[in-house]
Amino acid sequence: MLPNHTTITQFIIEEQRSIQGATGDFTGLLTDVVLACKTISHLTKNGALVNVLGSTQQENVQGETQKKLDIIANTLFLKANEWGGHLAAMASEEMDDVYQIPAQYPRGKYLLVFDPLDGSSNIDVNVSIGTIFSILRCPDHVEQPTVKDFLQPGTQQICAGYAVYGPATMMVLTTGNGVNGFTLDQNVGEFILTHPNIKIPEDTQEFAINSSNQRFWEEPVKRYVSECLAGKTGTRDKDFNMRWIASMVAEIHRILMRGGVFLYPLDSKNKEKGGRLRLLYEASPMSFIVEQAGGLSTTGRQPILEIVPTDLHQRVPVILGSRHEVQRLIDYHQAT
Ligand SMILES: O=P(O)(O)OC[C@H]1O[C@](O)(COP(=O)(O)O)[C@@H](O)[C@@H]1O
Ligand SMILES: [Mg+2]
Ligand SMILES: [Mg+2]
Repeated sequence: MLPNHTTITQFIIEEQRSIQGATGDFTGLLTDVVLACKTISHLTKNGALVNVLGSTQQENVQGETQKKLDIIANTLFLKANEWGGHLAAMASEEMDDVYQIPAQYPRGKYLLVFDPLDGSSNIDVNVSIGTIFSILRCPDHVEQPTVKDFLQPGTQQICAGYAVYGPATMMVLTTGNGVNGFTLDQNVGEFILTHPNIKIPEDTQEFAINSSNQRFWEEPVKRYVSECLAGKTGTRDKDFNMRWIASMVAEIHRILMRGGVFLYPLDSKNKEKGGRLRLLYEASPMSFIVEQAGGLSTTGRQPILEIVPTDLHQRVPVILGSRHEVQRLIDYHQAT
């Protein structure tokens, strides 16, 4: 039985109690992940005062210029999680290859994949950003995990979550048993359960897409958006609202709170790369969360959670959110 003012640690311990044979490893790992997110939250809240804004001269493996906070958040995540003995290895948007646990620390049974700072273009303009993570089990026999050990479909995730650094800092988690949201109490320094059992409304009148890409979209997406724009005067018979924050974490958080559909679809500009967003540390964890909250996720042609990854930094098309709208988009893709 959970207390009234449930902290994230109490919540995780309670979840672990319900798993037979649980050793406490998962609780330990999540506690370290939470600490890393609290530290990143502290830095984002202080911004220029603690000299974390601006860019570096470096590029990541995807050819994107890294912001200072991309690198700082990545290092914080590595340092907070490498020592505890829960992990076999880590992988991140900001590192080309698998990160091995340094030899002085014990090795554990989980793999951690993360996007340390999502929505990087918003760091310097003080708009909501976030961190996304996914926990996988490491195949038993592995001594030094390699890329292929990370190439597991989203259905095999043990846990997925994100922290959103907005007006309040929140953490949203799933372990395959529904979705729960926690708000960081800045005075106490603890995440408190404030949004139990989050459910995404099945219907919505709000969509999110970067419409500057309109001329590159495929027919099904063009059709869907033009019908939304036609609103009451078209076949949908209702008016729609549109949002684009350019932070996936913030968009998905809005959708979890009040419904909506988010699209970063395949288009002629990103086709060669397979899409815009990354499968293992963006699309897959967010799809797990959205589906656990009653929503749907797809590339348009395939459920995102069923994709068997072929690369650590693989990109995929992403459509997710309120069930009925996503189903409509799947139908439009099937019709072409
Ligand atoms: O620049 P665009 O086309 O608006 O793309 C925005 C998308 O890029 C991202 O910022 C990519 O994530 P990173 O900031 O982690 O690279 C998403 O969060 C967001 O949905
Ligand atoms: Mg990202
Ligand atoms: Mg990022």
